[in-house]
Amino acid sequence: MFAARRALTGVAQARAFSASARDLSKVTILGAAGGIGQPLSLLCKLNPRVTELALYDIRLAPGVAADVSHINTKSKVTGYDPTPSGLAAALKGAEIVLIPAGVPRKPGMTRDDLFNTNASIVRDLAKAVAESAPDANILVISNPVNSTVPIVAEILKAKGVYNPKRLFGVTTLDVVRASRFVSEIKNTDPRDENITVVGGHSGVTIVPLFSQSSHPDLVGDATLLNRVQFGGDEVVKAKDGAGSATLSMAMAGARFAESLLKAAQGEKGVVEPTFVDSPLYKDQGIDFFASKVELGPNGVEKIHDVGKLTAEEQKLLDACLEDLKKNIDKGVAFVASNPGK
Ligand SMILES: NC(=O)C1=CN([C@@H]2O[C@H](COP(=O)(O)OP(=O)(O)OC[C@H]3O[C@@H](n4cnc5c(N)ncnc54)[C@H](O)[C@@H]3O)[C@@H](O)[C@H]2O)C=CC1
Ligand SMILES: O=C([O-])CC(=O)C(=O)O
Repeated sequence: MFAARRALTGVAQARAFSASARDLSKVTILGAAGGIGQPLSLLCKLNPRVTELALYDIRLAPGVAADVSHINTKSKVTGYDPTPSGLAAALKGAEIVLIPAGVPRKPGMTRDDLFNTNASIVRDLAKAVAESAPDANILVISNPVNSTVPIVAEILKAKGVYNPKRLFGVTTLDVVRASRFVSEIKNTDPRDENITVVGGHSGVTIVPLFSQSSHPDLVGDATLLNRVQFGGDEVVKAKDGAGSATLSMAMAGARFAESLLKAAQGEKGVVEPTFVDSPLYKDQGIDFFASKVELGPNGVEKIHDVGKLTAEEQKLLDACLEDLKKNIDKGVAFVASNPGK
């Protein structure tokens, strides 16, 4: 079905999406039994746009699937065995593949400290996606996102199936946090707060642009800036060795998947911040950047630039770009010297 959709064009395509969307959306979660994977599976099961949910992990996916499958919504849930054929079957026909597989941080670690373990996990899963679901939208959650997204891109390129419009690093949690933290300061409803966050997903690469919000006075609030840039650390510390954000991340991942499904089903004006193959800073050798992205039936529809910045925000962006380049280059170099089997 999904392949047939690709053959349609223009208006016909948009109509087909809205008319028949409900019997089309298979969502696959790789790492489904983990701290993020389980609540993410739950939220996807509750989403009526998801008609088939495929759960894969190196442990426990059939158990999680059996549990989630008892929820009385219509979608079919299947848990797959941790074998190459199980992985291939989980992926076949997927419209969206969410990847939260990999290890989380412990106190004292940076996201980059996860690179050695997670780079090869993501590389190998990307190969499976390239082989079994080359047309899927791929949503990378595994850290360090600034490096794992380029890893996936390199693998897809090597397999000849790279579509930059369908690869996304999930940075939604940064925006979710920013809106919540601002609402706490301003005593507002976080749903009404729309804070643009650009750059990447770690430390100083996370750049909130308060000048573009309804609270430009928050530019220069160092405590708030630190909380947005290091919100993940707050959770890592509080969990005290038992991992990092899982529940808020599941919500953020489910929100991003929902936005993609809405856009695929013909809804216009769906905009999410996300880390994508972006033209914005390619002249500086930076191939990926998170900014507001309009989503459509083909994935990325339009990449917004960062807009007008204050001098202070420009400084933050400069620091971001410096780190981001290193993180991206590290991912690309990893695949070049560790292509895997
Ligand atoms: N993008 C973001 O905003 C965020 C990203 N994360 C990242 O998400 C990742 C997962 O975090 P948690 O769910 O808390 O970790 P977790 O350890 O609870 O779960 C990870 C799951 O991945 C599975 N896994 C490991 N290797 C696998 C493979 N080759 N194939 C399939 N599954 C595999 C494990 O069995 C486990 O069930 C971490 O790298 C973490 O840093 C966490 C929070 C926010
Ligand atoms: O901080 C971490 O390691 C997990 C993460 O990416 C986040 O919570 O933003």
